[in-house]
This record gives sequence, C-alpha cells and structure tokens, in this order.
Amino acid sequence: PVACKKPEKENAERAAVPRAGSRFVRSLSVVCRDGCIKAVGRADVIRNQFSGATFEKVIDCSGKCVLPGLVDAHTHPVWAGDRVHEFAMKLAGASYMEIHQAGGGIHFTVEHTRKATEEELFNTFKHRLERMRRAGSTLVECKSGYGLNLETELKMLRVIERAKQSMDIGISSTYCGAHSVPKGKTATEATDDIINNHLPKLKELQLSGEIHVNNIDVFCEKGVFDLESTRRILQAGKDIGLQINFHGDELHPMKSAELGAELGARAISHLEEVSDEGITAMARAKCAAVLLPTTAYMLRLKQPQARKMLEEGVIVALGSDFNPNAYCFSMPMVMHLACVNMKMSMNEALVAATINAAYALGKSDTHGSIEAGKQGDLIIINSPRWEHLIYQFGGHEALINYVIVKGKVIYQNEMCGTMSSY
Ligand SMILES: N=CN[C@@H](CCC(=O)O)C(=O)O
Ligand SMILES: [Zn+2]
Repeated sequence: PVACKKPEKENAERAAVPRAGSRFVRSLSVVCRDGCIKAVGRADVIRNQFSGATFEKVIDCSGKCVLPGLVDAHTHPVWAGDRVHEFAMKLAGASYMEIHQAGGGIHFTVEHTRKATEEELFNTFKHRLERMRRAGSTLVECKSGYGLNLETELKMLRVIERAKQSMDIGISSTYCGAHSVPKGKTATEATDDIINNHLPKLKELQLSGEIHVNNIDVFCEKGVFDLESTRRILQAGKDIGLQINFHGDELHPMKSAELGAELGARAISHLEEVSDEGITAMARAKCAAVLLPTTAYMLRLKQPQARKMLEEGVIVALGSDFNPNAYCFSMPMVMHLACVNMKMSMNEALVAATINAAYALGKSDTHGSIEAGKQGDLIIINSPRWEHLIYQFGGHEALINYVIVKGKVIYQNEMCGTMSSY
C-alpha cells in the first residue's frame, strides 16, 4: 500500500548515488508525509511501525507495482505552431537540416512563438504537462529556445516559471537561447548577444527571484553553433551559476562530449555521433548522456551507442525530447524504443528514466527513486509485473493507475478497473 500522512516534522534529505541497477521488492509499503517519503519497506514491517497512525489516504496496491515517478530529462514543451506539414516532408525524404536551412524547422516555430501571447503559451504548455503526467512523468526538464531574441526567451522562461509555481509537477528549467542562429545574425553575433545581453538580464532576474533557471543549453551542431561559440556560451552560463546541459554530437561529430567533459557539464543530449574519446571523457567526468530515442527513430538517425556507454560507465539517462519535430510525451514509449533500438535492458531503461535522469538534472538527491527522505513522487502500475509499462508499447494509458507528486494523488486513471491491465 501507499499511504499519505499529514506532516509532523521536517524530513531529512538523503543523497542517493546514481547506479546502473535496481532492486524490486515484493510487498512494498510507502508512507509519505510533508511531500516526502517517510518510510519504505516490507509491508509487514511498515504495518507494525505505523500501527497507531492515521492516514489521509491509503491506496491498496495488491496486484499492482509501485515505481518512482518517471523523470523526463529533455523536453522543448513551450511553443506555438505545430509542424505536422514538415513530418510529411520528412516522410517524403527531406532531412532535418535541409528543412532547417530552408527556413523551416526551429525557425518556423520561432516565428509562431514570437507572435504568441504569454497566456496562449502557458495554456498549451499546461495541457502538455498534464499529458506528460498522465504518462507517468513527475519531474520534467523544460527548455526555452523558440524565441532566440531576449524578449521571447524571457517570455518562455516566465511561462515555465509560472508552471513551476502553480502545477503539481517538478520542473527543471533550461535557458536555450542558443537553440539556433536567429535569422539576420551570424553565429558570432548571436553568441555575443547571448553573452552580453541575455545572460546579464537572466542573472538580474535570478537575483531578484523573478525566475529560477537551472540549466544552460546550446545546440552544438554543424551550421548552428560551432565548438568555440558553444564553449563561450556554456562557460558564460556556468559563470552565472547555471548547470551545463546541452545538445551535442547529434547530426555530425563535433567533439561536443569532449568539450562537455572539460567544462564540467552535468549532461549532454543526443550523442548519436559521439567519438570513442568523447565517451571515455564523459565517463571520467561523470557527465550524463541523455539519449533521445524518439528523435533517432523519427529522423532515422544512426542510434547512439548506448551499450558502449553503459559498458564504459557513462551515466545513461533518457528524455522524450518532446518538441514540434518529435511529438511524443510518453516516457514509457521512450523506454520501449531505448530497449528495442538502443539495445538497453528493461532495468537499464527504467534506471535511465528515473534516478539517472534525475542525476542529469542535478536532482538525484531528492528525486528518481523510492527512498526515505526523497520527494514522494510515485506511479502505481495496474499490473503485478512492472515490465508491462515498457512491453505494452503505447499501452500506458490503461496501465498507469495513479500518479503521485509530493505524496498527493494528482491523477487517478478511471480506465484501471479491478482487472490488471494485461
Ligand atoms: N536538435 C535540436 N533541438 C531539438 C529539435 C528542436 C526542433 O526541431 O524544434 C532536438 O533536441 O531534437
Ligand atoms: Zn532538444
């Protein structure tokens, strides 16, 4: 059972080291208090320990599985203007970069996002976050990056901040003003604008408490930001206290992994074209690899070498990469793709979508596993075998029975009746 209790005193936080294995316990009980996990253990032990206690809510999980809330380590969820027309172009043979260089892709989304009001952006963003939660995500990384000018980047960051303050979901926010070189500027001019104008303003707003940005991101790619511009922007972001978490080695080998390891990056995403030296450097630097199976799948890219990364000791995490190019909210589907296309085991995929994804966001001390002292973020699966969450491709809407954030049920699935969802 999962039980939620009113607070009595503060819980102490415990650090958890990300690890490449996981433990499954039969007959598990979890008690939440004050938004955190107060106790977790065998049902009989917990029953004794809390025999005199009263609970606000008790959920009978017989025949079900309790898992940590899923963590989505990479999304672009704030934008206006979908790109379904480009999906058709890609199916007809156009590449991602051909569309981008012809003024579509990110440029198309930038045009629409600049025109959208803050209210419009917030409403669609909120709806997307709700869909992510229903798919089991309780902590999500959210990027700006469809403004490219200061005004719209700040508009996006304010929208993310509003959701952070008002919604029951964890958010790690990322400034991604270097997502593309804006029309009318060179990469060097865009880099200078970010360093001289965007980041100082961001620092001011961080200090005044108006926004709380966690990470800095750059799209380090041939024809976008080269290695030197990427270095300058990331270093400047790090200097104002942001964690480095960027796009690298996706379409071309750029030596992004080597750069990230050198700069002390917390995470690098994509890595389809990472070098062997880059993998070694990331393992040594404890820089997480955020792999994005939906993108490699839908752009028909070569798959990142997940097996080699795991064997070399890289901390492998997963993200949905939800964006107008890769329209997928679902971490269960991401885990399935990681298993089939990247040859990860189901245990590795679950670790990558929970504790390791939390590590990629600098939050593995509070999120990503079911441990006393951590935040009470859980999902309850309507099956005695948790693997059904990965095995049933696209079946999560009938499998995820409850989503719990900070000890509070924020979603209960009416589709889960008394039968297990086989
Ligand atoms: N590669 C760069 N950024 C996104 C795509 C964004 C877009 O196409 O709108 C990604 O991670 O896949
Ligand atoms: Zn991305």
